[in-house]
Amino acid sequence: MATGNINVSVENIFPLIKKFLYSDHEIFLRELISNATDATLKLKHLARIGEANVEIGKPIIEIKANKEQKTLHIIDQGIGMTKDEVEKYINEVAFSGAEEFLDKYKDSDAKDSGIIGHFGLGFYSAFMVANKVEIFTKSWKDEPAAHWTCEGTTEFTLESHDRTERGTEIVLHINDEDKEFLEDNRINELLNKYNKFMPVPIKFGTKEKELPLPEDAKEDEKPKKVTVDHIINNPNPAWTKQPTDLNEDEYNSFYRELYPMQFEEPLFHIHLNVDYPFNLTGILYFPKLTQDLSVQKDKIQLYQNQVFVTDNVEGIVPEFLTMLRGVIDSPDIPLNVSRSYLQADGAVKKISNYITKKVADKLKSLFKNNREDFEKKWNDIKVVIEYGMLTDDKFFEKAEKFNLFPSVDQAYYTFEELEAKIKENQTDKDDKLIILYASNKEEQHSYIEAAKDKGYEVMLLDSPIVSHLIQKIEGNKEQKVSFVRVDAEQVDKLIDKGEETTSKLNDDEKEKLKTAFETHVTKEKYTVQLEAMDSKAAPITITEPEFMRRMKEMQKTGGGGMFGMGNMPEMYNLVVNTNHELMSDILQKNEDEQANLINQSLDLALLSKNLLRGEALTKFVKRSYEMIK
Ligand SMILES: Nc1ncnc2c1ncn2[C@@H]1O[C@H](COP(=O)(O)OP(=O)(O)OP(=O)(O)O)[C@@H](O)[C@H]1O
Repeated sequence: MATGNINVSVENIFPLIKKFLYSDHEIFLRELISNATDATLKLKHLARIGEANVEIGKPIIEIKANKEQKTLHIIDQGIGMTKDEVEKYINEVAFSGAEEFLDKYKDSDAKDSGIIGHFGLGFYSAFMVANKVEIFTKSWKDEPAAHWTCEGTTEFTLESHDRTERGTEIVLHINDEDKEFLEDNRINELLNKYNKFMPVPIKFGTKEKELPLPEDAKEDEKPKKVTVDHIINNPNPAWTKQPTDLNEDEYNSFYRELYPMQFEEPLFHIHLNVDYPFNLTGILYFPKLTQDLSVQKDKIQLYQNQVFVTDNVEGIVPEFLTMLRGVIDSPDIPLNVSRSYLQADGAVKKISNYITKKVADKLKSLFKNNREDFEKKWNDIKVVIEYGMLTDDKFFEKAEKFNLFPSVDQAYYTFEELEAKIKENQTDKDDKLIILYASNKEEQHSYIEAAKDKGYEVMLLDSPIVSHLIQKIEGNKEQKVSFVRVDAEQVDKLIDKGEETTSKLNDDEKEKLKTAFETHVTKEKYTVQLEAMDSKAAPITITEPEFMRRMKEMQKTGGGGMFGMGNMPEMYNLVVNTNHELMSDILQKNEDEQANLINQSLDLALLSKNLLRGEALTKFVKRSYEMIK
């Protein structure tokens, strides 16, 4: 057996970095600005703990592009490096000065200083877009400046330099194929995407600013303009502040800062803030959601120490909450790993659970403290809550206390309240609580009215995933509760209390009536069903059994349902009220007249279910005119 060391040759590393380390070339700027930020924060930290006796002033980071020279410059006023430090931190690939710093100053809470680096690789991402990189750097220590040059090979030069100002300037000689990164527009775009909320001010060019008019200004006096630094970032974004220091307007204006193209105000926000067992801050906003959930471009943004990382929060935020907006900032989310690993990571799971809990708590307190307002917002937030209940059992448990069932008359009930209200009148012969609902007030109007006439409460459940949710609630209540849509049965059977109404027709008449109906309606579409109902109830009702319809709906909205149900043709029950006087009439007519009456009453039933369209509707109108002329 042979053992030995695998030889990793440094020459192989550059091509690897260029190709694979970061799939996105554009992140080089984020990496270099992160280093410049770290350098600034480190110096601030050293000054704060009295180790560096220097005048800090108001350090900024500057980005400059020189199109003629094809160079991009990242300039900071931070800690800088001595020649020895360049040797150590830059020449040793994968040695992180940031990690070393955090370790060295761990007793002075350096981890709270917001330092970003970890891996000691970020700097080399510069070679993804540059064929030559130079570093001009002067440490805060009393040592000469250094100048490092490297052309993307393992060779470098390092010499002293006469630079006197503290800090570092990185100069990238941009490749021809990457010259987009010298364009103002492209640089602005990158800064805006990755660095908009970084903690040190970042200057890119200058801008004109109007000065306020003096108090004694003449009426037509124009304000004076001055040229000022164009600072592209807000170094103190709302999520880094304490909730007690922010008012509603400030939360809303931060929302607009995050999503400048979003004109609608958010419904409410949730401020996240934990430091144990993981670090996480952020603000989530509940937006007004449209029914169409697929159009969702403004997403939750994920930051690490105020550096934008991604707006793909899948795995970190529970799926049902990805419909929210806002930011999450956590240095504890391992991002250089694959998404599937992420989902299995213990810390990430805890983060996801924490977010779910915070959202549930916030909803509960909104419900408790201002129920009226909560009810007003219900229509806009219900999809998130319902989706959450459907996909997350822990959330289901909590949300049962504030999940609302609105009635068609705009009364809102929690499950518990609804149960108490309807128990007496809406329990069937098997002791099951029947919750009646409609999904569309207009289309199911006649059915709703019929149910209300019986003193039943009808809920309005109209969100796209409601069939999945009621299925889950029924299961959760061990089938002691059933949701039944108002058009699932004729009204007397909606809640079967075991009461029988005697039929005015004898068996022979019933048989005749059934045959008459079956001759005149399409068999494939309707199953004729004779029922002895109240004589004042509708003569004909078209119903669609709850189970079939629900399975079909569930399959349409994905998951659940029963295989193949979605493709089944529409099938309805045609419920004929044998006690209605129209039926005795029909029996007395000849065949032609029977056909007329049956078709007319079938069309009326279809009409009241909003199912009469096209040719059938034209025929109906014609026939009706014939009858009244
Ligand atoms: N602008 C700078 N000023 C001072 N030191 C710097 C600067 N840029 C880089 N360094 C030093 O070089 C080291 C290596 O940088 P690099 O970006 O490769 O890694 P990192 O920032 O530690 O980690 P990461 O790979 O996560 O970015 C840094 O830790 C820091 O000590």
